[in-house]
Amino acid sequence: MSNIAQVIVNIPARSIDKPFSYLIPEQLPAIDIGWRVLVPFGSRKVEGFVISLEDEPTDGLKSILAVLDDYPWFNDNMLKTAEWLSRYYLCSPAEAMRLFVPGLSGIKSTKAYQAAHAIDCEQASILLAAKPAEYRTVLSYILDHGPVSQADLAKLPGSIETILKFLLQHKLIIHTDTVLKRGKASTIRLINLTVSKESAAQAEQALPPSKSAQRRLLHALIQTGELSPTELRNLHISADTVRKLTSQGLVASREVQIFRNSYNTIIHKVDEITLTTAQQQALQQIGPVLKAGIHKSFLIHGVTGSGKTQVYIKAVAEARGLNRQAIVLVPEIALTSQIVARFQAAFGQDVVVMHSKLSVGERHDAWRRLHSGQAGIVIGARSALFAPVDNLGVIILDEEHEFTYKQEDSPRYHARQVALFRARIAGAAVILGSATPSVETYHQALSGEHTLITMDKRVDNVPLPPVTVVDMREELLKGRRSVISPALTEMLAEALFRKEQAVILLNRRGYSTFVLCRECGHVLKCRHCDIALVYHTPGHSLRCHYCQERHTVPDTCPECGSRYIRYFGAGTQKVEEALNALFPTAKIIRMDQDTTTKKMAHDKILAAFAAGTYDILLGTQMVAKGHDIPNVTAVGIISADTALNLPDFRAAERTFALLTQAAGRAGRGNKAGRVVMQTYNPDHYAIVNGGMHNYQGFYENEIIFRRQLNYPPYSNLIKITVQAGDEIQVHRNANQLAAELSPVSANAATTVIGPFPASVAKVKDIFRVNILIKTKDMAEVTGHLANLNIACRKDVIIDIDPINVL
Ligand SMILES: Nc1ncnc2c1ncn2[C@@H]1O[C@H](COP(=O)(O)OP(=O)(O)OP(=O)(O)O)[C@@H](O)[C@H]1O
Ligand SMILES: [Zn+2]
Repeated sequence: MSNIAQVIVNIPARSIDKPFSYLIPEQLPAIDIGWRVLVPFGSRKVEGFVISLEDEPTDGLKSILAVLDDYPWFNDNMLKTAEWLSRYYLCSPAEAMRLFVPGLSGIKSTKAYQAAHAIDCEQASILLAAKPAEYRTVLSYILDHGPVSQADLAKLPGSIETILKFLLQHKLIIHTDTVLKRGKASTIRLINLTVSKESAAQAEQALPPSKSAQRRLLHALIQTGELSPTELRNLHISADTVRKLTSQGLVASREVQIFRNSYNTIIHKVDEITLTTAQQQALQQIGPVLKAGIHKSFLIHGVTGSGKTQVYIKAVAEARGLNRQAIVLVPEIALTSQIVARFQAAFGQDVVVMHSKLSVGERHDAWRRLHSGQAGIVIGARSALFAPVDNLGVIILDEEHEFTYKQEDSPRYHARQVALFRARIAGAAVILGSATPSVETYHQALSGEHTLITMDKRVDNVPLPPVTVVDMREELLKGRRSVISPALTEMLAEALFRKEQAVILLNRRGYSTFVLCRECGHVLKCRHCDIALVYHTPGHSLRCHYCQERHTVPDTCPECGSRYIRYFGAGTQKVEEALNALFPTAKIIRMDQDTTTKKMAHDKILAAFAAGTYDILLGTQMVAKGHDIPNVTAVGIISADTALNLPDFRAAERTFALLTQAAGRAGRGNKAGRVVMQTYNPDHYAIVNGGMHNYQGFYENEIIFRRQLNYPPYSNLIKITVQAGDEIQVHRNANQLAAELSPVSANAATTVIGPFPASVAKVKDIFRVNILIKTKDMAEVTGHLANLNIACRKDVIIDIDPINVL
């Protein structure tokens, strides 16, 4: 019998990357690999994950204190995925494993104080005699109340910090941890009969009329079989009545778990729809793979409105029919309630929705429903990937090109990569879907890594909307300075006249995107960040979009004192103003980060717009995501170029995807759609092909550029960011690190670029310098990086396969 457990302690410190050995106490025999336990760690009690068992001499080892669940939290698939994650993304094992725990930690521990075990009261009173009375008050409070938190003690008079320090120093009190398990299952007691209905009826008859409550309870139980606490309350039956009948052996209770169900959307039943030929063909390829239970990945490249969601639903139904579970990932749950609603309509209670607004308790309940097999489908943003499913059949990534699939904190994983790994070891299928697949994924599909499924027509052969490209340089030559061109105005006027709806995209929030002194050219920048301030109309203020600090608008230029301060670059607020001026009777709603800070704000705006409460939906990229609103016939893109000129190798890809997705919102129902796209770069291939919904055309241009410059998919990237509060120091550290990387660049398959300042060189007073590694030999490079121990450094960020290289 093994008596030692190797435990990963759930502390996100990157320097702790090894398991610790703990003794398994005799009274906890069930502990095995995958269990969550409570262990002592230093002076604290922390959550730990058992990763292996051993037999070893037990001298001096501390014991596991408790188990946190009554089953192993991690199955083999979850353990292997965590291990791979930590290796591939160079994060600590704890950082990888805690992704699988709702809220990242299964316990909540607070510091507390309690009386020392061997406190000598006489000696204490001598010690405290010379001290103010508050000292004695605090000590007796602790003596009376047992472990108390500092927050509790703060209510007492006196300078509590000083008093506690004194009491600790003289060993009158000690520190402890009080540990609470998070997300405890909620249970209720149901009351039922222990005898047959006939005997219960006889007993009811035999009771004297004075015992009316007991008679009522028996009567109700004969009729319904079982009563919940709420029903008992409604019948005015007290606990005492229940106890009396229990003692007579007539009724008993049982405890059942209840699940907090927080995604209380109304479930609409859908009519069975006939699949289109393209949908059928897609499923003919996916079905056999699910049946065979083998791992295979698919890329569904389907134009906007081709009916990809229906393919996902049928594939999930197929997996469920085989009793296997499904994980469905969407880029942002707040923006995708339509797809959630479609899944709920199709599968009802079998669906668990992971919403970022769920409490930790609700997340635990969701996890338990999946673990216990009460639900078989989880739908959510990237964190749903870590659901405890035992019998994985399929993972779906809708809009697989979206950058929100990449986590931007450690561990900086990409959901697509993790999904492919998890599915491979589970023998499950992966379905990636998009109208604008990422260049990497499409390249992989062409080279046979994923089976490519093309759906090149909209449902019912509805045509894709024609796009009019407006050259804003010509507009300027004609003396037109408005943010809204005549072509766009005309399209909007027509749509409004026909009582149809319009979507307007401008991917910049605020009113003016920068403020400049006409006299000396000085651009107003944030004090803490190396970035231009954005002018916002509410409150007439300048805001930093990086640190959120607000500044008042100066009357004169801080550099030269001139009064010629002018505003440039239009944001959504300015466009809203222009639209209001053009169409005073139209009802316009703006959706951007500034209007969606409240809970469910996205949902509310989209639902109101879909219901026809508004005529025009205006906003940032949020308005371009998978919405399917049949009455939207006009889409206007104010500036197609916002992302195009960024010095990022994905600028064209970002631009093309955003334009195509936005254009794809128009004309999805039985009314024809139209799109107007305003640009200063009408000849750029991202814009030309975006205007024709032509993914292949875009891809063929883009892939040449990627090959020439050896960017992904022809290489892998690793971005290393060095940070420091001091500008000279940060460069010194970065140069030193670059020197340490010399063994990495020795390989001909690898190039090290930099160090160079990040494009926003300072954020919140921290300077950032990047080193970029391009390699065809990822394993070798990450091996070196692991040896150099860079991942442990607090001032260094390693980003494997970065989405943002700036
Ligand atoms: N077989 C079908 N018969 C009739 N209508 C269908 C069928 N399949 C899908 N639809 C409808 O077609 C519309 C478009 O489908 P869906 O939203 O799945 O497209 P999509 O491919 O996900 O598009 P996008 O990439 O733009 O999000 C929806 O309103 C959907 O209800
Ligand atoms: Zn700032």
